[in-house]
Amino acid sequence: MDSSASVVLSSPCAKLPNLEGNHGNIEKGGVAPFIDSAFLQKQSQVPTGFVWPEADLVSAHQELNEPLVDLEGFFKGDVVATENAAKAIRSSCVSHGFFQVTNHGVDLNLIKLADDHLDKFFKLPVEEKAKVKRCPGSPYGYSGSHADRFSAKLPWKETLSFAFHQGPNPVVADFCKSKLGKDFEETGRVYQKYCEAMHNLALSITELLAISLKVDRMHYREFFEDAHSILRCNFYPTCQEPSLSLGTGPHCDPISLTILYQDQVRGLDVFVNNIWQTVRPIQGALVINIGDTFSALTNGMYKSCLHRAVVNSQKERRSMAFFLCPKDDKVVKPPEDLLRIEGMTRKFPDFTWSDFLRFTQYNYRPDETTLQKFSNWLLSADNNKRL
Ligand SMILES: C=C1C[C@]23C[C@H]1CC[C@H]2[C@]1(C)CCC[C@@](C)(C(=O)O)[C@H]1[C@@H]3C(=O)O
Ligand SMILES: O=C(O)CCC(=O)C(=O)O
Ligand SMILES: [Fe+2]
Repeated sequence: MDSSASVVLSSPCAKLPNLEGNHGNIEKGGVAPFIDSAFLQKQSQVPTGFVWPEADLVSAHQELNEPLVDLEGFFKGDVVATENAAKAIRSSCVSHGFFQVTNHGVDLNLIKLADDHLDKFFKLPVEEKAKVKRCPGSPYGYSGSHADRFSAKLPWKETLSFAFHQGPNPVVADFCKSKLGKDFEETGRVYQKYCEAMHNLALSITELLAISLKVDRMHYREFFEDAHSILRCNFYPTCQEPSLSLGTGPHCDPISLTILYQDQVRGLDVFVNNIWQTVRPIQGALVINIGDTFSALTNGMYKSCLHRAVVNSQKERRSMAFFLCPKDDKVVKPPEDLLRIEGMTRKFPDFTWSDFLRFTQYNYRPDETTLQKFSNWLLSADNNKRL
């Protein structure tokens, strides 16, 4: 990697605790602490570390015919509309864990504002972005292509991630004000409101998911009431040779439920029926995908969605992923009702989100098999877990 890539800055991070050991595919350290869009776009060709394996780069030639679920009837308590929405969701979640929603109740002006504020941060000089650099082992803060973590299959993107939970203090607004200063107070207020709206929508969707699974409709809503979630802002710069790299590689989100805003630039692909299928951006709609943790909460009945983000040479792309995550110490296990209704045997051991998150940050780079690898790790002798 070109030495000018590494802008070595004093790290705001606490000392890294000892890594337990390398149980998965986490490389020891990345190629450079800071690689941002300005650096990437100066390169005459895609640097080696950003070139992905051919198997991950197979093009999508088909558009996904996902269900576009209108939530208006559900919110109004219309029984027939709710049943129809639940049926559509059940079918796609059993198959590939993905749908889109309209009439979701989130103010479209708030979404537009949040999108507008993305550039205010990502267009900053790298030294400014480094002030909120992600600390090792934490998903929060700024990252340039994860170049501080990985040395190969580097994603063609920059990310900024916030921790969010409901409570007396506006945690996202406080983070922006304290870490980025006065110029980002308004940005902090916008993302605080955005996270609050996403949290409320996510709880409603967990209710609809419970209805689709024919379990107590409040079961998952109560489990996530005190969620500690993540807002991940993604910025994908244009790429000189887009057929060689990826904005985000093939993966299932380890979290529970993702509510994704994507702008009008195509880039999200979902793996369905053994082929990559492109997701059309629908103005005003929000993408919902099932993550590993929610899949475990359904004992694997609902699939964790395998997806990726491709890049292009013409237009930058922006997205915001709200990752619903249970509070750290909550035990992730399927409801007894579901096991009884479906006559299922347990597929995964009990676990907590904090353990799974730690696994993704220290032991295993998330991909399409993270949950199975984590489950095997838990069930292995040294972790003494049982199904
Ligand atoms: C718990 C998480 C890890 C990642 C952010 C959240 C949910 C999605 C995960 C991720 C996006 C999956 C692809 C790989 C990854 C490293 C990335 O490209 O950002 C993952 C995130 C992460 O580990 O920071
Ligand atoms: O940007 C996108 O379309 C997808 C991003 C994603 O999958 C993620 O951040 O987990
Ligand atoms: Fe994802």
